[in-house]
Amino acid sequence: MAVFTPLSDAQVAEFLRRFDVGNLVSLEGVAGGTENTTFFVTTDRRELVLTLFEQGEHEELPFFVDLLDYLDEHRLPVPGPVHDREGIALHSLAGKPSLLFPRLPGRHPMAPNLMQCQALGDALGRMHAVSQHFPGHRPNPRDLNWLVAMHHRVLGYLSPEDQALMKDEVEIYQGVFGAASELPHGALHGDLFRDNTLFEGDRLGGIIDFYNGCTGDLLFDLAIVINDWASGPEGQLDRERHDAILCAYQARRPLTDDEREVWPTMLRMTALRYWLSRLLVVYVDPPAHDLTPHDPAQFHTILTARLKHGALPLPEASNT
Ligand SMILES: Nc1ncnc2c1ncn2[C@@H]1O[C@H](COP(=O)(O)OP(=O)(O)O)[C@@H](O)[C@H]1O
Ligand SMILES: N[C@@H](CCOP(=O)(O)O)C(=O)O
Repeated sequence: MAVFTPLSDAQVAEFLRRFDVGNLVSLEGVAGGTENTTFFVTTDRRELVLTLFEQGEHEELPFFVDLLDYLDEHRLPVPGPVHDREGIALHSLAGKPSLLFPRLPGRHPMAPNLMQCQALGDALGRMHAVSQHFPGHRPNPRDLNWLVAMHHRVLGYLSPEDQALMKDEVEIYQGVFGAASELPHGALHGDLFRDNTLFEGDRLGGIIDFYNGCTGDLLFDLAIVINDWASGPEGQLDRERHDAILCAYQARRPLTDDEREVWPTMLRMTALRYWLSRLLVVYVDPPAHDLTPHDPAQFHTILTARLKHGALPLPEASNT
């Protein structure tokens, strides 16, 4: 259920003529997406992905193109947008903004092994090492300001205990992160869950779905990754996966003392970020399309596990 805008072979064949990618052989709608319409496109020369943007702020699309171009130029495993013969990447198709990408190899690792965790930590560390110099700017749309503004909208749907939990946590985050942040800053993926990566065996084929991409605290990105990639069924951290990601990451970008100090709070804040965004989807702003929403309880479990057990000790950069 992700082809919100159907396209004919003839429409796509015509569209492809602007690009130096060969002629259309086949077109396949992708069922797995949730926000945009995605097609796998096969030409007589290569495998491509065509994305039509169904929602979001279309004026922000040039930021995503610039970010993907930049990361691609720095040899990160991302799908660099295909530019047409005149150098333009962003087009309109069936009235929707559209981008063409190379199709990256692999599958989403739902139970990642330690080699996969290491590969992801390495790629994220490399990405953050270069993304600190990315010249673009897009404020993090899910940062502390957003949490402060939006958490009131779900309180009425929560038990008294969970209301207190959410309010107390947001207040703590304001104390820790409220002053002008000194943390290392750069471009973030913003939603680097397992299902936004593709692996061929242990090799990272690519990182996709940069549409939460933004600029902000690099640690925010890393905490999202640890919460998704290294949480067990009860929300507790899996030490081996945690250390595999963090050792590989720090071999590329060691964490600063300031980052180490706020790390336990950042893990909790990014857990609450998803608890809240999922609650908003369930109770306040359900999607127009008939999609099963992600379960908010999963991130409630992760948040309470972080509160109960704290964070694991961070590996030292020199251990790598
Ligand atoms: N460049 C790519 N290479 C290979 N597969 C891709 C690529 N881009 C997207 N996909 C596939 O299409 C699916 C949906 O794409 P995604 O950008 O995540 O859409 P949505 O934002 O709607 O969830 C992904 O889960 C992945 O399986
Ligand atoms: N990966 C997220 C969905 C994207 O977050 P959003 O804040 O842009 O809705 C999830 O698993 O909830």
